[in-house]
Amino acid sequence: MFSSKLITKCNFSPVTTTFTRPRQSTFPSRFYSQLSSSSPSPPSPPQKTTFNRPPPGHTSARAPRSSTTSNLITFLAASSIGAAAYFYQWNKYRDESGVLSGSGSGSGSGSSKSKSKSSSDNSGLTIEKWTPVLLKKITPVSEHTSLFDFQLQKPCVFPVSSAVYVKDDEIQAMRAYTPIHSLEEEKEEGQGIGQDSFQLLIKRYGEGQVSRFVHSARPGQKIEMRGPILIWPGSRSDLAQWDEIGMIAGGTGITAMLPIIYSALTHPDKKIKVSLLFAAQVPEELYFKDQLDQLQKTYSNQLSVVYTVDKIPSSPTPTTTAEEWKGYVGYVNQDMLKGLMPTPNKTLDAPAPASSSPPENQTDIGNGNSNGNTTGKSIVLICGPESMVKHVAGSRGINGQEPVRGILGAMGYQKDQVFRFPN
Ligand SMILES: Cc1cc2nc3c(=O)[nH]c(=O)nc-3n(C[C@H](O)[C@H](O)[C@H](O)COP(=O)(O)OP(=O)(O)OC[C@H]3O[C@@H](n4cnc5c(N)ncnc54)[C@H](O)[C@@H]3O)c2cc1C
Repeated sequence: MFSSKLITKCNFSPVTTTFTRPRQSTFPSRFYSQLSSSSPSPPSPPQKTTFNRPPPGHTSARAPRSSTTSNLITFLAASSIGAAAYFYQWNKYRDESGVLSGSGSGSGSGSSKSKSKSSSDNSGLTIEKWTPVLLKKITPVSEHTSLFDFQLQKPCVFPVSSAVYVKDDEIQAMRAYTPIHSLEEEKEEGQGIGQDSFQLLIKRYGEGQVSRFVHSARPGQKIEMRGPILIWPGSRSDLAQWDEIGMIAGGTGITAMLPIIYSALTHPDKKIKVSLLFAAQVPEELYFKDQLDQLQKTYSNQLSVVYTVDKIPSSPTPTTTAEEWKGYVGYVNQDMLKGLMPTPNKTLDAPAPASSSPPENQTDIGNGNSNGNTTGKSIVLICGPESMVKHVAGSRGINGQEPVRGILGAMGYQKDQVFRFPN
């Protein structure tokens, strides 16, 4: 698990114009207008560039270098169109929200953050062009996942719910990753702080092009990035419209939830309740669990976190044994969600099955009624691997506006109460 200092440096952001997590996804742009009429317009949906995948069975650390001319042309065209579209949206958001990239001194050293909030000078990282960013440090956190520390030449502001694009230059493939935010910075200044260093938590996929590329990089190397890009309008003013936010995160999907959790818990105007079901394959992949447990203690009236894992490995040397594990074991199901998530807005025709008690040592903070749910305005956010998102809420579908299906659909949630992050 992470030590607390691992997340004390950054602010972060999500993604852009031409890619996605593993599989194709579509961005629910209409949802933005439902969130708040005063919310910034959404950026273009993140989509994934699909170039030459490695053949099945290919396991080398680097992706094959087999890009074609047509791939390159497609990539350049998609990048230009996407960047132009996003740049417009970003400027609009920046102007409306007052979030500005720091002008910074360009020191390029240390991990200090600039508190410049007044300059529109566009920082060490921009959406307009690829910028080589120095990889400073790699910290393994589980078998397949590491935390990567990057150093910018000038500070940049990473809004809540934003991402950056990372490019493997040789094969012209890029993917979105979510910079890690820190509670301290959210508490201190909301999202107005520029910072010249940040971290990405990246899981390496056996056949994954960009994740293998980043995992094969070494400190001192520069990696091209672009961003930040808004994924969901989770700024403090946006968050104020919710009384309760439910979250279902899978694996590295927690990176998108963390800044929203921090921002909601430290909101200056209201006490927003947050409930999180965090699912992972094994306990070691419940990233930031220590911080989440600590947050639960500090904000016991606002935050409730429940964990589930696919399995507790019995060998070779699991860090958590079955006897020690206090969470659920198994895929996300209704029993885990009932009493934890906000109540569905729409009443079911037939009553849902009764929920079981939460596992030992997991808190039910009693969010309002006897089910632990509130009746205030609420939303449920889902971020994780596509298979998990589909299982929990059905696929996002075109424009992300597909009706809610899966477990949440069976529980009576409607699409205006559910947001599926692109993956
Ligand atoms: C907004 C956003 C934020 C994100 N934030 C993060 C984050 O913080 N951390 C993080 O780790 N990820 C994050 N992602 C996911 C990330 O963008 C990538 O999708 C992910 O790293 C996989 O990319 P890849 O190029 O390595 O894999 P891809 O090449 O896209 O492959 C994806 C999957 O398909 C499999 N595959 C590839 N080729 C084949 C083949 N020929 N046969 C069979 N299987 C194959 C791979 O093994 C892998 O499982 C985010 C995504 C989005 C949209």
